[in-house]
Amino acid sequence: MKLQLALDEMNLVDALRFADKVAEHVDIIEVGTPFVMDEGMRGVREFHRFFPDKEILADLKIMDGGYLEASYAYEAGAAYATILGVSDNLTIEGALKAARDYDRKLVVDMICVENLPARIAKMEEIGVDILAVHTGADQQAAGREPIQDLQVMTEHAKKAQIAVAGGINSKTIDKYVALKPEIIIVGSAIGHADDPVAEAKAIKDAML
Ligand SMILES: O=C([C@H](O)CO)[C@H](O)[C@H](O)COP(=O)(O)O
Repeated sequence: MKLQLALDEMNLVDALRFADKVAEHVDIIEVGTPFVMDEGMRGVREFHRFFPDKEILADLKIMDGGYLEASYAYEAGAAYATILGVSDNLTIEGALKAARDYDRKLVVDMICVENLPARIAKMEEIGVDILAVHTGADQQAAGREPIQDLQVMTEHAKKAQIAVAGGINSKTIDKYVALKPEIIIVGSAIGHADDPVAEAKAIKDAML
């Protein structure tokens, strides 16, 4: 089980310094969507350069132009790029072709997918690598968390690896670990912690 640190709200220099502090507890470093919007692929390239031993994820949340946009992430050194599960199947197939051409992985973010079982089946038919259950920041603010969608995901996903994100922290980690996803994604709990190293360690320790 891997811990993915999501870096969403920092500039490049602060994010590199922050990641360096918590890196020993983290397996995948996510260059988050707001970060990518701010810094572009430079953020992905710099993280790949500074952390050659870590896997880098570019959280592009691709919606169109699957092959081209995923290629940007892989060219910059990302091991993973993300695409939205609500995208057209052609877009997902294009991004998956890019993943195969670069020998990298494609993560489908299932945020806002209404019929999760049907979309999981379609994504597995297309052959995507990883399906990510995701309760977004706006949904979290309305009191939602990803545990029920993770239960649906673990019941229906037969081939793809599973990731989960959405406000997970050291107090809630155990119920997510119990469902055995391959990747647990944590952003604000570590990023906003008084002691980020202790929070990252507590989360990683719960996964061991
Ligand atoms: O993907 C994310 C969100 O949409 C902002 O881009 C976050 O990286 C992801 O949800 C993890 O962050 P937390 O929910 O704060 O743990």
